[in-house]
Amino acid sequence: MLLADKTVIVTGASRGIGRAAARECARQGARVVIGHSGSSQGTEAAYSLIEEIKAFGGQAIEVGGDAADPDTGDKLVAAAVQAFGSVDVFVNNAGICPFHSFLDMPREVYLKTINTNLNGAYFAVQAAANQMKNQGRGGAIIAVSSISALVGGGMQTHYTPTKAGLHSLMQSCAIALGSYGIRCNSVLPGTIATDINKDDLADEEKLAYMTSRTPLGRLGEPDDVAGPIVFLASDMARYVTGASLLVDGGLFVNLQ
Ligand SMILES: NC(=O)C1=CN([C@@H]2O[C@H](COP(=O)(O)OP(=O)(O)OC[C@H]3O[C@@H](n4cnc5c(N)ncnc54)[C@H](OP(=O)(O)O)[C@@H]3O)[C@@H](O)[C@H]2O)C=CC1
Ligand SMILES: C[C@H](O)[C@@H]1OC(=O)[C@H](O)[C@@H]1O
Repeated sequence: MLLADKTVIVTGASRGIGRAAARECARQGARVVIGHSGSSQGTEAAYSLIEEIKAFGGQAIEVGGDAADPDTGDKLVAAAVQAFGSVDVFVNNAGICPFHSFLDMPREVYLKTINTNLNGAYFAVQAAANQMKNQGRGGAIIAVSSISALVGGGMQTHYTPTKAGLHSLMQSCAIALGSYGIRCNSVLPGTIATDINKDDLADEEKLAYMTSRTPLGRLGEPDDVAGPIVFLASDMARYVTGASLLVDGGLFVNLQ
């Protein structure tokens, strides 16, 4: 098992990519902290994941808290230490993408997106890194960034900067934290079918277009991203830091 004896925190783990990542981490032997928004739906989904994990003999707890709140990272770390005694891996995954045009972008939509996806993440990564530093045995931090860190989206002008920001944060943190043995990397998913893009991809033309642009011939599934996250979290990636891994079925390189 790739993550035996490690404690892994995954934010936004009640659904989608985070849920698949948390489940796979548990399958690989990790004790898992399932972060979610704290809404009743999020809480219910988190408890159902705990049951799934327990069913195969794994261990997990859930912690609700708004990813936009700078204190949520401290809360996740404190819960991990209380329940499991350590934090070895932190996966910053929680995020939102309310599609909206640029010229009439409401300030509250812009600010909520930046605060949820990037500002809260900064302090959560800081909280996890301080815990890892105090433990004195290194660790791994993984940001779920996006292909959108590298390319734009006309309805995502508030979102793509957050993904570029996370990508850049991991590069800088790799330098800031390398001397503590803390590795920092990002995964860059392409289009993965989850709740975040359910409405956007309900448009059959858009769905067909995104699928046709993907050399592997299909959209991604949350489980497609879980493996690369586990790899970066594990000691198999012990000399990998400051890296970013596209997980996009070839979408990014498909010019013609
Ligand atoms: N799907 C895709 O195509 C791609 C997604 N990504 C990124 O992957 C990450 C996960 O997205 P995905 O799985 O698709 O999305 P989902 O909508 O399926 O899941 C989002 C998760 O984030 C949590 N979340 C949302 N808002 C908050 C908040 N304010 N505070 C705490 N938790 C919150 C949700 O918790 P709750 O259940 O409590 O609401 C849920 O667990 C995002 O960062 C996204 O940008 C990157 C590239 C492509
Ligand atoms: C939500 C979008 O479908 C998704 O988010 C990303 O980061 C990808 O680039 C897709 O656009």
